[in-house]
Amino acid sequence: MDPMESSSEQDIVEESQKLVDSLDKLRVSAASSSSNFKKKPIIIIVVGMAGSGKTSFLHRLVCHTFDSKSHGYVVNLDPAVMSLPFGANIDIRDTVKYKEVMKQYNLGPNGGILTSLNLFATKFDEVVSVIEKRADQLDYVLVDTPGQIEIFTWSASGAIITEAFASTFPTVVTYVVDTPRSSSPITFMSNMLYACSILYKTRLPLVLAFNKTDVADHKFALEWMEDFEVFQAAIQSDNSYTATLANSLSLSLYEFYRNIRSVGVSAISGAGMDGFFKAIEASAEEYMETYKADLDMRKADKERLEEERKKHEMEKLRKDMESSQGGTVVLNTGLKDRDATEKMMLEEDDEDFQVEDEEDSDDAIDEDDEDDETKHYYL
Ligand SMILES: Nc1nc2c(ncn2[C@@H]2O[C@H](COP(=O)(O)OP(=O)(O)OP(=O)(O)O)[C@@H](O)[C@H]2O)c(=O)[nH]1
Repeated sequence: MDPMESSSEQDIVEESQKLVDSLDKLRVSAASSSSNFKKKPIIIIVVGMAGSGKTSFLHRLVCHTFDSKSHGYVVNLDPAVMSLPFGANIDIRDTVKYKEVMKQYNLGPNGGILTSLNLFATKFDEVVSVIEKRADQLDYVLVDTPGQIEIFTWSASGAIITEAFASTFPTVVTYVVDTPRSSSPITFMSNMLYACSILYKTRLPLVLAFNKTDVADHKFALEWMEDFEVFQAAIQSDNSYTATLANSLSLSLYEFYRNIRSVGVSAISGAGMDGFFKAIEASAEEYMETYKADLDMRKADKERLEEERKKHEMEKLRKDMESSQGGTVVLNTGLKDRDATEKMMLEEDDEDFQVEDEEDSDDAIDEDDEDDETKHYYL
């Protein structure tokens, strides 16, 4: 059954291969779209631990943009969410049926969400072009992500989606923290380490949104971030191994704390929204000054490496041709049916010049139902 259409049965291996190919293609198109870069809208990707209040927070952002007469666009990337308190302009659930994916691929809930996101990522260039068409009328694009944070932050599709956004618009990641639950220094440290890893993985500006401030003030967190001695004093009474580790990490994270923006918000009461949008605007400016330049540099590096690789391959091919002195070179890697290969070479002898690369060669062999891997260079 095609999970994108929920129709007839198909081969799972074939589907997976197609998926990998599409992801590769998308990676290339994301990398090459820098020429279309737009300064507006700002993409706000909302991530956070399960239950931290991402969806409620996004709902609050939608209400705030509406009230302040700015134009928002909402993208939902959580295929497993039952109902959303806001209307999403683009919803993964309209394209991928999460339960069908679970059934077809015989997966559990997390595998189902991950595969749904992978399938959706293969179409993400279309999502970006829809937003590009409306770019002039939009101020913000608000992106909700799956409840299980790692499904988005540590998956290939999450990286592809983030990269596709970041190469076309200024993009800011918002990490939602459950403030009441982070009042324990060890939980706080786990959250900060996660936020830090997201910052280094995405290489995008990050805003820490301490949510649920209607229940617990986030002042303690700001104090811990500003002065590691206050944090160490809070953890002093705990002699466990985790506490000692958190203690030493507080020093290491000092640089991270200095470079990110933190705001206290409440998705329920709406407190802190102005401060949050100020942090987003400042981060978007920072994106243009620092992150965009870095992104362009990384892209140029990637292109240079690809160019070098091509040159190296051509040089290798030229040397092979020279050493064969006009004859036929057969690169044999585990040949089983020698006669069949010789026959194949003779049949194709008419060609003036023909080079089969490794991929083509593999295809041909697959088609003929042979498992030999043979490369021929005809001169
Ligand atoms: N008091 C209070 N509760 C909140 C706030 N934000 C969210 N909640 C509650 O926290 C719970 C989880 O909120 P969600 O918005 O579903 O959190 P989520 O991160 O989207 O959850 P998953 O996507 O399922 O992981 C709900 O019961 C919300 O009502 C807040 O600012 N204050």
